[in-house]
Order: sequence, then structure tokens, then C-alpha cells
Amino acid sequence: MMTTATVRVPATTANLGAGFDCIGAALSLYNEFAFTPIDTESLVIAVRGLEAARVNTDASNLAYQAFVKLYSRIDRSPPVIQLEIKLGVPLARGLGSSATAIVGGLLGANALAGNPLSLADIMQLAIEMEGHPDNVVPALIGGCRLAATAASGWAIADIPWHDSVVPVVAIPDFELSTAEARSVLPTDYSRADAIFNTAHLGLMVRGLETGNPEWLSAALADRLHQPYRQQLIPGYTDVERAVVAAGGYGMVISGAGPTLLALTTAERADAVATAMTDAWATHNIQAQAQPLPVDMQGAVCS
Ligand SMILES: Nc1ncnc2c1ncn2[C@@H]1O[C@H](COP(=O)(O)OP(=O)(O)O)[C@@H](O)[C@H]1O
Ligand SMILES: N[C@@H](CCOP(=O)(O)O)C(=O)O
Repeated sequence: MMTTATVRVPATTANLGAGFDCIGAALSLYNEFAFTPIDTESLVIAVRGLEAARVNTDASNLAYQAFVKLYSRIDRSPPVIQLEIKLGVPLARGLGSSATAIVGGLLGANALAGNPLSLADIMQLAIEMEGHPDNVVPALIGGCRLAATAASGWAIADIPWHDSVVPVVAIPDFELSTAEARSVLPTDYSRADAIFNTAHLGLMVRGLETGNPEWLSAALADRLHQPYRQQLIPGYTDVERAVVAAGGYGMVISGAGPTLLALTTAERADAVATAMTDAWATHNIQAQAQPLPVDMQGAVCS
């Protein structure tokens, strides 16, 4: 009998500019969730690692909520568990921490329940909980993924990522909740903005696939979310300028922000990371910047 189900889930960078709410990539930074059935009457949650004190340790914990959701979907009562969380993904920074909790909770529950649900069922539940597919899908299956609604549920396409394209993330010392970053977005857009994003999404996908510098340099523009969210990220324009001056292709908001993601080459990655940190420092914002390879494996359960 399985005693503990341990799930390691990667961070994600959602949107990649024009792919608002439909494209995202898994990154090599991880949270770990360990679920152990226990004989006591009440839930025990212990959190260690980065910003651990900021995570709820009662039944409102998002990973536990996902755990309960899966049991409810299979019409079974969840066992009382001890949940141990090791945090490597910073909270509310646009790197999919909430997606890791949802995916971790669902996979942990499925493993303890004897794997009654398929990967497709779990993906559907994760998208329902998060409200959009672009971070939970790559967190679950790794790689760079595009998700579109289909008659049968979701069509998930893998977006090939050229070896020469290196993501660099700059994570600032302040938080921005996804809920707040979504609240500033308009509900309607013009035809011109729709066409702009359709064209740039296509260019971005082809740029990522081929590594074509000209396409990548033009591809990272967006008119659906970034123009509205920039005001929530002090120094945005200066960091973007610094990325381009250091030879990067360009920069986007990672997920809902405030982390900023540059795309560049391996040769320029360190210079781009330093340029991002330095530009933010001029706004009195401390940031940790580093190249972070795309994770191809997704969540791993043992
Ligand atoms: N490992 C975790 N365990 C439980 N809850 C988590 C975990 N990581 C994130 N959360 C929840 O998700 C919230 C952050 O979600 P959100 O605002 O969407 O930011 P992010 O961009 O990091 O996903 C946290 O404040 C917390 O409530
Ligand atoms: N498409 C969503 C993505 C949110 O990702 P997160 O990593 O910030 O949770 C959005 O841009 O709101």
C-alpha cells in the first residue's frame, strides 16, 4: 500500500506576450508536495522553503483544496492527511505558484486514490480550478504548450522550443496577485488589437520553433494585457530597454507579473540578466535574475 505520494511540479511562464490565457512554458524551478494519510482526526500542513510563512496551513490551502476537489469528483471522502510542501517557486510573482499547488494537489490525491482519473481528466479539473489553461497545462505535462477549446474539451499542442532560445527571468522583491493583474484588463478589444495579437502569436510560435532572430525580436509585442499591466510594474520600460540594449530579443511580463521574462541566446543570457537587475535597481527594486531552461518533464509523482 502506498504511504506517501510526492509530487514535484515546475513553475511556469504564461502568455509569452501575445498568447494571453492560451500559451505557457514550464520552467526549471520547482515546488514539491508530499501527501501522507495519517490516523489523527485533523489535517496537518507543514510548509518549508521560500516565503513559507506566507502559505496557509489550514483547509483553505490551495493544494489541499485541489486534493479535496479530486476526491469529490470521484465521489469518495478524502483521507485525513499530512501535507508537506517545499517551496522553490516564489509566490504571486507570475511564475505559476498557484498552478503548482493545483496540479500538486490533484496528482497527489489521484495517486493516493489508486489513479482513478486519467491525465486528461486531471488537466480538465486543473483548468477548471485555475480558470485558464496556460499555466496549469505546462505545469502538468512540461514543455511549451498551446491550449485551445475543442468540441471534445481541450486541444493541447506542443510548441517546439529552439535550442538557441534562452529564457531569462527577473523576479522582483514585490508581489502582484493574478486577481489584481486581471482586474485592470478591459472586457472588450478593437478589431485592430485582435488582428495585432493574432499576427504576433503566430510569429512568436514560429520564432520559438525556428530561433529566427528577426521574428523573435518582433514577436513579443502584445495588445491584450501588457499595455494595461505595465502600470502595476514600476520600471517596466527601463528593464525592457535594458534587455534590448544587452542584445536580448525582447521582454514580456511572465504570467500576470510582476516577474519579467526576456528571451535571448545562451551567449547573451548572463548579460541580459545583469542588465535587468541593474535597470530595476535604479527604481529601488531588488530583483533576482537568472536564465531558467524550459522544463520538458512536467509534474512528476513518486
Ligand atoms: N505551494 C502552495 N501551496 C498552497 N497555496 C499556494 C502555493 N503557492 C501558491 N499558493 C496560493 O496561490 C496564491 C498566488 O497565486 P497567484 O496570485 O495566482 O500568483 P502566481 O502568479 O504565483 O500563481 C498564493 O497567495 C497562495 O494563496
Ligand atoms: N493568463 C494568466 C496567467 C496567470 O499566470 P500566473 O503565473 O501569474 O498565475 C494571466 O495573465 O492572468
